[in-house]
Amino acid sequence: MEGTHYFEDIPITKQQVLNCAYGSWYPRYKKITPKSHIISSLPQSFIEYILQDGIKMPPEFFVDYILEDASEYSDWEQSDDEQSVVTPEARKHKQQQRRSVEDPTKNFSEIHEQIKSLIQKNGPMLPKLNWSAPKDAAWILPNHSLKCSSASEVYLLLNASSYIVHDLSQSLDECSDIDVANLKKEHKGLKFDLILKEWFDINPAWEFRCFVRDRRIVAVSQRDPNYYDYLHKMKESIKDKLFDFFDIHLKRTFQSETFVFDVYLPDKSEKVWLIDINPFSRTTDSLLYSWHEILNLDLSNYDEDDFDMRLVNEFSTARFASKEHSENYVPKDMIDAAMDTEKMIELMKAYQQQQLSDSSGDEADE
Ligand SMILES: Nc1ncnc2c1ncn2[C@@H]1O[C@H](COP(=O)(O)OP(=O)(O)OP(=O)(O)O)[C@@H](O)[C@H]1O
Repeated sequence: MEGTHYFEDIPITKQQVLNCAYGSWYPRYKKITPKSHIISSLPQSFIEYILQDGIKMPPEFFVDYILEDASEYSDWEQSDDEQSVVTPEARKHKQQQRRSVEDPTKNFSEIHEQIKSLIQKNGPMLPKLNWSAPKDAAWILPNHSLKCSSASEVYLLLNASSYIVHDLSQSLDECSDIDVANLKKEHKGLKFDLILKEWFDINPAWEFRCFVRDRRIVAVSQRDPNYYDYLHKMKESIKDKLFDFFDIHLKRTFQSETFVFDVYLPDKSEKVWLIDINPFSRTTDSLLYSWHEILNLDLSNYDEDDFDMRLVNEFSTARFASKEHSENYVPKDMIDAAMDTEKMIELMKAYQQQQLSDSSGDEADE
């Protein structure tokens, strides 16, 4: 029936997902990627800390944040039997002693020191795990961004993000070559890395997501949901830059034939930066397209070096559909679904699959 969408499978293998892990491709593409530091093979103690309920912070967090703020109030926390005025320094010391008893970093002290020293030497960092950055948790930092100037800020973001939990516990869920019954075991065998990307100020207008199928760019979408009129005037030259970048650096060298990559084109510069590589699957946001559209693009009218490209239009509803960090208020897939029938079908199907795997998991546990 015309206008009816059907849910198409996008088969993806475990190896394709692993190829997109930051630590797997960064060494090869170091020269075209903004400088990053990789803390490999995180110990179980660190992963448990990130996955635990609640957020337990190291002692320096209380000194740097809470007591700095509170020091303006000289009678703060003074008990009835403490009649003398406690100096801020004495209070800091006392509080530090109290907190150190339950320092959550004691089980991964080496990594804690590594994070602190990397930030001290190289400045603020954006943290992420193998596949995801904690974009949904930006609200938790005072600057409402992913810019971390201390190890405590890294922990706050990682602990508060459900994208990070997804990386740690569901990253292989879409793999067509893993039996549902083996998923838990496969996950247990994964190794996780902490990626610290040196922070630089990005102009979001110049971020693009490129969808590659069988070693050919099929579609490109603007990443930021806002309208920028100047992008429309430069569309052809942007396409040329993206094609050249892909052709020179990724087309023949990336381990998978089908994948999604994100780039940044700094203003007035010829340089194109690789920001990330993602699996070609529904776990990756299809932005201004639906996955159905990407899978069914007719490229017969395009030259080999040409592809479809979408920018946000002046009156596009996309900016409302994916308001920045809207995932903090309502799950993003629900917002997408409310704006797009095909995404609604994808969402229902995903919920159905989730229910199925939950119930088969329950059965296996019994
Ligand atoms: N080094 C950096 N400095 C500052 N901002 C950055 C840096 N790297 C990435 N960003 C910003 O953070 C955003 C998310 O980064 P990244 O693509 O690595 O995370 P992600 O979780 O994989 O995102 P997605 O889920 O959309 O694929 C980028 O769109 C970019 O705006």
